[in-house]
Amino acid sequence: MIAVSEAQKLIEAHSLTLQVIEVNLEEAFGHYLAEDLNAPISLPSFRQSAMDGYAIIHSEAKNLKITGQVQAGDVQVPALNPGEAIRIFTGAPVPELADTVIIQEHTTREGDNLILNQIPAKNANVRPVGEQLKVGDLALTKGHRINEASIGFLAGLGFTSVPVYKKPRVALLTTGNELQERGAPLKPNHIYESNGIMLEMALKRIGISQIEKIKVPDTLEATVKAVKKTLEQADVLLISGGISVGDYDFVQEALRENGVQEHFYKVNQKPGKPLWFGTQADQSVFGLPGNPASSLTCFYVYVLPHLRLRMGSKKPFLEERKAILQQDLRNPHDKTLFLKAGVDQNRIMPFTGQASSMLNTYAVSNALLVIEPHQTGVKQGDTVTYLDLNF
Ligand SMILES: Nc1nc2c(c(=O)[nH]1)N[C@H]1C(S)=C(S)[C@@H](COP(=O)(O)OP(=O)(O)OC[C@H]3O[C@@H](n4cnc5c(N)ncnc54)[C@H](O)[C@@H]3O)O[C@H]1N2
Ligand code: MOO
Repeated sequence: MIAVSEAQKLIEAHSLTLQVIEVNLEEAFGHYLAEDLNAPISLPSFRQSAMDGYAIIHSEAKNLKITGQVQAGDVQVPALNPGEAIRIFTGAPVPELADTVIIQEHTTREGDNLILNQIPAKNANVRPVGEQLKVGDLALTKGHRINEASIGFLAGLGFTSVPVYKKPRVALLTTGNELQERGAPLKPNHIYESNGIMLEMALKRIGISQIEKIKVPDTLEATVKAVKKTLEQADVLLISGGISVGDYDFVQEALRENGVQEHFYKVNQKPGKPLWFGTQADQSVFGLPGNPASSLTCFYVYVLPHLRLRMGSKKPFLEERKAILQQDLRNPHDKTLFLKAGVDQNRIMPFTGQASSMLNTYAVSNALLVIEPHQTGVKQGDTVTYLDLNF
């Protein structure tokens, strides 16, 4: 049995990034950049008016004659001479000699005469070339996760495609004869299968959509076959259940028979002790404990960072934060505890109902309270560490 920190180190050591591909901007969402991107143009690329008003020469800011107008998108820009003003609109190119735009609310127009009721600061409302970014500047760095703001930014720079790391294809195997699909009354002594859809949604939340779901009955033959088949396709295998020591837990043996190399089995934690991790060439396999809360905790603490690393993330682990504990806690068994908890402001309260079979408390948790093995007794009012589940 290894410590949580050792298990996380082993995960990091075996999380090679996937292939680099060039994707259209539309498909880049949720991917991590595989290279630094430099700006191919300046933003803005011409001097731009930030407001609707009049372009003027600041040193000439007195009553002026309006001699023309310029609109956003105009290719021809009227010339401005001393003593003159040009009617201008937001986004329009600022005439060459103009250095300032006075907003129309601060003027009175009488025919072609413009009366300035307030004098703006010099350079007011003129966006200089490269104000946001100059051509050649670093726009986004390798490892950046592309979100809607990044897509908008890159589109504004004229990018049509970007180099990113591939996202993993994941196979999700659920083992267990007791598992029943939803949609029919529960058969005697069966349970509705829930880890499959839960892990599928957790994968989708981090941007992974190529997910193959397979149900595996509790026989060695079926487990060996399912592992073999999914290893032909997937980059990452997640297997739920069947990883413990019971007579019908065949996952370890099936992985061994398929030549998957074990990096660790069993972590000194609760829940999720019987976690298995291994690789075969550049494919990785997690044997997740079947208890639903154990499965999800192992996902957050190990699988999610592994997948993020493979996708090119530089900050793969869930954020660790601090909060003030609202009750006393005991941890007598020298284990790391991950407790389902609610954080409000900087106060954290673990929920009643921590068993690894229970999702009722997980469903309303926004934090995983982390109690280290040496923290045998933690007191109300102590500052504690938690993992932020709002990611
Ligand atoms: N003698 C021992 N028994 C067990 C130990 C141990 O150290 N010695 N460890 C316990 C711990 S801790 C855990 S966690 C579980 C892990 O067991 P498995 O990974 O083999 O999982 P299963 O036995 O298949 O299932 C456990 C539990 O979870 C339910 N389950 C399984 N899959 C699903 C699913 N897809 N959706 C919903 N629920 C699922 C299953 O019905 C069982 O109740 O082992 C302990 N035993
Ligand atoms: O470690 Mo198990 O995951 O506690 O129930």
